[in-house]
Amino acid sequence: MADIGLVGFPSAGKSSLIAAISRAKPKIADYPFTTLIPNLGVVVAGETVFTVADVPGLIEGASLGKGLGHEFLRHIERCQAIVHVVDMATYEPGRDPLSDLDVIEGELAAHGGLDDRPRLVALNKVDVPDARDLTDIVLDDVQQRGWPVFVISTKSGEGLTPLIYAMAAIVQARRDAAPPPEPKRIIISPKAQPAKGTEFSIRQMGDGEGGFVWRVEGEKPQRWVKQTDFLNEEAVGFLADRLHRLGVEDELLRLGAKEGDAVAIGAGVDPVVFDFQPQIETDTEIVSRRGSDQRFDSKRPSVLRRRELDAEYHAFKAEKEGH
Ligand SMILES: Nc1nc2c(ncn2[C@@H]2O[C@H](COP(=O)(O)OP(=O)(O)OP(=O)(O)O)[C@@H](O)[C@H]2O)c(=O)[nH]1
Ligand SMILES: [Mg+2]
Repeated sequence: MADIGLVGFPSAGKSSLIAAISRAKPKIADYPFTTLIPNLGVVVAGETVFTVADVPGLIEGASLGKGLGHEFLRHIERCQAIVHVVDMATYEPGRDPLSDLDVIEGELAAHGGLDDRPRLVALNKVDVPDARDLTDIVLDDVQQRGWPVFVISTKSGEGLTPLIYAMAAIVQARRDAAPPPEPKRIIISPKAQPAKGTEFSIRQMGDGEGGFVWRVEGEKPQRWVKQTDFLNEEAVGFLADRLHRLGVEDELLRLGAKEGDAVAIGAGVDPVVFDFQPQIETDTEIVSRRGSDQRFDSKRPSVLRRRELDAEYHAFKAEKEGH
């Protein structure tokens, strides 16, 4: 759903980059939708406002599903452009910036369907002297790949401005070339307009990349989402209650939304995006007392699944890093 997707090995500095360049970093807790995009930052560059998704580190074999590769690569499919974040500071036998790029590109190629996405390369951590030296050595070779290369440090801020303007230029060019596809791509679904008495509308919309998203619009849901501190589980639970009581979940199910579908609440450039996770026993959960809130019950299937995924990712990461 983001305009730009950051890819790179674990610990290359993707999360740091998004934190350094964006002003908003919503993190979405587990209920009733799980996070679609691990981190989504809104970046402002001159007149252009765009979103950058921070996708967890890819590792060799990601296209085969290793280290959750499928899930992450699926996120990248939703982006219009790809930025390689390359770690210039970490020395590991068998790894160097060029082969890191090749491995990631190999995974993107094996996943397929991403060839048309423009690429930028960000050589990161050049505040570290060794990283700077390595950058000097490999810069020419990296440039040979034909993509614009930026030498950056998320720590010192060096090189970030040219990078975000380059991202913005890509996003703007694609927007100009393809004027907002949304109106034409709306799939007419029953009651696209709010019926009398309803306080929101849900439309299934193309995301411009062959996928779709359920877009929830309405004064209340949008206001509630804006008011929610997504780092606070209780606040997210409260939001979930409100959305449920308003009938958002029921309506999504009625329209045919399936578990895992993308749901965006809000309009414009800054919707909050979730994976839809319908709760079969929602009514029981809703009547349970606050404080004994089963949404955070660690035995809930989606919580367990999520923990498994986290554990899997971290295991692969640790293995890769050799500890
Ligand atoms: N010196 C230096 N360290 C950096 C820089 N950018 C990131 N780091 C460090 O590198 C480590 C990994 O950074 P993250 O931003 O978490 O990396 P990531 O790519 O998001 O990692 P995953 O989410 O695991 O894929 C952290 O300890 C950061 O502080 C930089 O520009 N300079
Ligand atoms: Mg990260």
